[in-house]
Amino acid sequence: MRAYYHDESNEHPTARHDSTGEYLDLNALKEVGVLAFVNQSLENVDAIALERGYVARDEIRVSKEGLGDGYEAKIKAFYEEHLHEDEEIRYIREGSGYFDVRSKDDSRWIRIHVEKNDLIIVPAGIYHRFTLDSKNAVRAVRLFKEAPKWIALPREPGLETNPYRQQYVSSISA
Ligand SMILES: CSCCC(=O)C(=O)O
Ligand SMILES: [Fe+2]
Repeated sequence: MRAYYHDESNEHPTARHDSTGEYLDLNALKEVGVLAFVNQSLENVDAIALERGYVARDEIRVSKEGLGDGYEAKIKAFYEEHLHEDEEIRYIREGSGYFDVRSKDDSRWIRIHVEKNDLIIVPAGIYHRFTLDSKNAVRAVRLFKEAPKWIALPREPGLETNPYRQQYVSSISA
């Protein structure tokens, strides 16, 4: 893992952008709210997950093969500056990529190059973006503080109509 001030040059987003020569340590990342754990074993990540209450996980493959037709749109969306209302927890299993987070005074980007076995926790409410590096592929475990909402809800006995339809599926005519 390597963190440094993004040089804001016009090179392609997936270029390194590390010409400033200023590198940041893990404490500097902590100052902007980002927790970074370098080269962690899966057992260590499990222990961190237990301690921090991450109860669910899935995996994402950000590559042309992994995302197929959705690749361009996903890469574009990841690179749009955004924030989440929950922590963004990613454990890199293969490949590498760049997480850019805003500096404390919001004046510039801090680029964090993550590689295999690095764990990064971008807190809720922090503007960030992600892009691949020149290797164009990353496989990451995504960990969550609550189980994703796609848990199947069996029909409750005796329910004549679907009480969820109106609430969840506005596109279908009533
Ligand atoms: C390697 S995960 C890519 C970034 C991401 O998941 C996000 O910004 O939500
Ligand atoms: Fe994100």
